[in-house]
Formats: sequence, structure tokens, C-alpha cells
Amino acid sequence: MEVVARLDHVTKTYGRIVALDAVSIAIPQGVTAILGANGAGKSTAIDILAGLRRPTSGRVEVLGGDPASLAVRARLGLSPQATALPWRLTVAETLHLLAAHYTDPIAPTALADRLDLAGIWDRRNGTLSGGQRRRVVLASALVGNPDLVFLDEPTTGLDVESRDLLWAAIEKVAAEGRSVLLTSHNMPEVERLASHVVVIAGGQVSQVGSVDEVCANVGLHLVEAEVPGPLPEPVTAHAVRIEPVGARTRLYTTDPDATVRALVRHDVPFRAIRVDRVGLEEAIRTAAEAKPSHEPLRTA
Ligand SMILES: Nc1ncnc2c1ncn2[C@@H]1O[C@H](COP(=O)(O)OP(=O)(O)OP(=O)(O)O)[C@@H](O)[C@H]1O
Repeated sequence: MEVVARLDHVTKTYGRIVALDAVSIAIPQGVTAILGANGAGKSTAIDILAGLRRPTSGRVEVLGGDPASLAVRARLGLSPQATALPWRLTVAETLHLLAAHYTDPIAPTALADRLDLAGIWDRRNGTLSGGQRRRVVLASALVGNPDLVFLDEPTTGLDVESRDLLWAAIEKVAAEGRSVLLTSHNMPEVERLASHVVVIAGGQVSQVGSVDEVCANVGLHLVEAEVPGPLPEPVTAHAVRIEPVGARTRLYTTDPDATVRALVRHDVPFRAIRVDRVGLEEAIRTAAEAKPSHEPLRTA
């Protein structure tokens, strides 16, 4: 596994708040998502990896060097959560200005095609909608032809069309062999884009692995079907959670075979049954509930 970035026993404190507590992570080549509740420490981890903040203690290595060094920063692209684009510049001026800072930039016009910027090319940034601004921010992160791109909640608040356009652009970035490190609270987005996940809880790493590993590690399967009325006890015996979803019922079960067998044996007239691995959202929620010992954010 090629590692593109690494935190080694990194602690970051803001006054008495311990935002990251001796965190060690190796970010592999590809698309990795850093997940966790609000305030878990995701943006702090990204900022440190992007060279925007220094850790209080511990070691950071990105693309084989120090992310604060010019040599490494020239190979990074950054799309932070809150970005102040120069208000009075047009989209074209912004991208040409940024491109001029790099030795081997992507042509701004190529980014215009990829991110559907033609219609807003001569508009001032200050007049753009939220979705249009996001596209310009992503273009700004890519214009330097980076090897590693940081995307902090890239599609929060976007409509479906804008989100799909950004997803396609991010997939293209990954297909070109660039690595991407993103944060998101949207699990379908993470399942679509990321191959690896790092889950942070209370400033510490609680889970790490491929999306499939994290989903499998929780030891649960989903059995979903249309069933009439309450289910007999043998059907629910292996279920750790039962959720009605419209006309359907979801059983999160430790033994999907036994659950389906019980439906048949007890003559429950089910329709349109689906047996699947649990999704990332359920896997992370279940793992968090199984480990209530996750320390809340501590203060120094
Ligand atoms: N500049 C700062 N000064 C003081 N405290 C900070 C600062 N930045 C972050 N924190 C605190 O550090 C902790 C981690 O914050 P961080 O922004 O890294 O979390 P996050 O996981 O990115 O959250 P969110 O999902 O809400 O964006 C929080 O308790 C936050 O209040």
C-alpha cells in the first residue's frame, strides 16, 4: 500500500481543548474519507496534513516531506470548508491568477470544461450562487495540477445537479491517479467516492480501513422486506435494531441466514426481500454504540 500522507502521534491543542490526541494515521493512495461527528477533529487533521496548521506535538509527512515546505505545498490542492474567493475578480481572472503561481498548472480553460464554468467564466466571484462558487473552489484546488487534493465537505448544501457534477469531477481527479482526502457527513457520498475511511471520535482514531472492511467489521447484515404487522420473536432474535422504512422493515441482524429462515418457518408473508451488507452509516453508528468508552473531547 503506497502511503501519500501520514500523521504519527499527532496531538493538537487549542488552549485547553485537545482537538487531536496522539493520532496516527497512514493515508493510502486513492480516495480516503475522514469521518466523525461535529467537532471530532477532522478539519484540524486536514489542516495539519495540508500544512495550514502545525501540530502541538508529533510528526507529519505528506508526499514524502513536510507539508509546510514550498516543495510539498506546490503539489497539494485545497478546497476548505469556508473559502473566501476574491470577491471582485471574475472566475477566469481567479483561475489564471492561481495558475500563474505554479510551474505546471492545468489550463484554466480545461477546468472550465470539466466543471461546467463556461456560463460563469466572466462573472465576478461575488455574484455567484453557492453551488457555482463550489465549482470555482474545486477548480482553484485543481489548477496547480496537484498530486494530493484536500476537500473539506465538498458538496454540503448543494442541489442534486451541482452535487453530481462535483462527484463526477472528483471521480475524474481520482481516475487520473491523484489522491484525494475528503471530509463529509454524507455517507452515500463517502460510499460513492472513497475507497478508504478513517473515523475520528473525540480527537482519536476509532476505525480505519477500506469501506468494505469497516462495514464488515461491525458483524451485521441488513435484511429488508415488506412484511405485514409485528414480527414473531424468532425472526427478531438476531436483530440488534429494527427500523420501519415506509412499507418496508429493516432488520440489522448478526445472522442473516437465521433471520430469513425464521421468516419462512413462521410463515411470515414477506415480499421484495433484500439481504445485503450494512451501509457505512449503520456500521459507524453501531461501532460507536458498541464502544461507549470513546472519550469525549478532553481538555488539557
Ligand atoms: N481555532 C480554534 N480555536 C479553538 N478551538 C478550535 C479551533 N479550531 C477547532 N477548535 C476545536 O477543536 C475541536 C475539533 O474541531 P474541528 O474543526 O477539527 O472538528 P471537525 O471534526 O472538523 O468538526 P465539523 O464536522 O463540525 O467541521 C472542536 O472542539 C473545535 O471547537
